Amino acid sequence: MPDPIVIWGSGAIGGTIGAYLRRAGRDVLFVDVVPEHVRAIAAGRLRIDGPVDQFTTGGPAATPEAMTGQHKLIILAVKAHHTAAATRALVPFLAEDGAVVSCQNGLNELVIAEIAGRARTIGAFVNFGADYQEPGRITFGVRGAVVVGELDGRTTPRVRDLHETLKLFEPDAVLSDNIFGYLWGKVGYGGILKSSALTNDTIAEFIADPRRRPMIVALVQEILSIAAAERVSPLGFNGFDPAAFMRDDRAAMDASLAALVSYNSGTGKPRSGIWRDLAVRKRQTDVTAQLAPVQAAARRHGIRTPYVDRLVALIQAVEDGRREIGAALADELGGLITLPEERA
Ligand SMILES: NC(=O)C1=CN([C@@H]2O[C@H](COP(=O)(O)OP(=O)(O)OC[C@H]3O[C@@H](n4cnc5c(N)ncnc54)[C@H](OP(=O)(O)O)[C@@H]3O)[C@@H](O)[C@H]2O)C=CC1
Ligand SMILES: CC(C)(CO)C(=O)C(=O)O
Repeated sequence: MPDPIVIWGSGAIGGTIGAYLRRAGRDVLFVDVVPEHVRAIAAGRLRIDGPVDQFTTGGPAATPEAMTGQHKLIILAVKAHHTAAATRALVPFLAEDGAVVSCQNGLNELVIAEIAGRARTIGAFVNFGADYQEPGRITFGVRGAVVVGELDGRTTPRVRDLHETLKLFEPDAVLSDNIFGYLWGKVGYGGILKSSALTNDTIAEFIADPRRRPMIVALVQEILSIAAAERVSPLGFNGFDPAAFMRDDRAAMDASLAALVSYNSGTGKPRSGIWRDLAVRKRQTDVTAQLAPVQAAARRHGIRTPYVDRLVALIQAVEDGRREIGAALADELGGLITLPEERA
């Protein structure tokens, strides 16, 4: 039997990618910790719905406990706070010459490389939007950038193969020699997405609101200054233009934000996954886990991160039930006054 592509975490992102690969005739093994979801996929009842596409597929599926074998390619698509545990669980099933590919938000490649080894880690960046609705049903809300690249930027046969494979899902998928540029680009744009989750606004409404503009600019610039200190050149996608923020070019930033409003308008995923975890699924988000390596990098470079720190604290307050989502939270982030302990 051919070695299947293993999707580890078969929710919104993993389930959508896996469904397309399966429909294209590839061998796929779906892995997830939700037994009802695994059963639905194994019974051929993985439904992709929404404005982008509608089809039903399925195939071999297992919980991590039922895994066997050694596999060459494992696509990891769990939330960032589950990355370390999931990577430790998948390593016994990863071939010596295999690779884990992180289709996630954040800098998870750093965590994966620590556990699976740098040579067995390939980077990826995804900006399409999808929502896990219930076992066996995922809404594919909007197409978005998909990029893959080796961590050291080389074009290896395995990353070329992976690029061809991902093109079965996203025909415009990019093979990059600067995957960390895309990942940091998404961390910058992710600052906007995360702060929008403090409110019930759609992403488009939030970005279009002039009251949010100074905060958005300050937060994105704060994040991208850390990327620059890390000697990474952040790259743009789907309307986000990190160079505009890094140059502090007012007209170019306005153009980028207008493009983001346009990209996020009228899609089948109007709000972020973070908002959905807080408001719909009522569960912990992965904001703290996504931003911890960003804060750590800032500390290494002596960069203060008042906006990022306050954003994390506000999201945690909602997670803990101490605060409710609403405009007041975004006002609080936007009205940020540098506290004495945050200075110097
Ligand atoms: N959804 C989106 O539109 C986008 C998401 N992303 C990123 O993609 C990544 C995946 O997000 P998304 O697909 O939305 O998340 P989902 O919660 O929809 O899917 C993740 C799935 O993995 C399961 N899981 C958790 N821990 C493990 C484990 N140890 N082993 C196997 N499965 C596990 C989850 O179960 P359980 O729910 O019980 O935890 C869930 O079913 C995140 O980093 C996210 O930020 C990036 C771009 C867009
Ligand atoms: C909004 C989206 C889908 C990017 O387009 C995203 O990355 C998220 O929900 O976390």
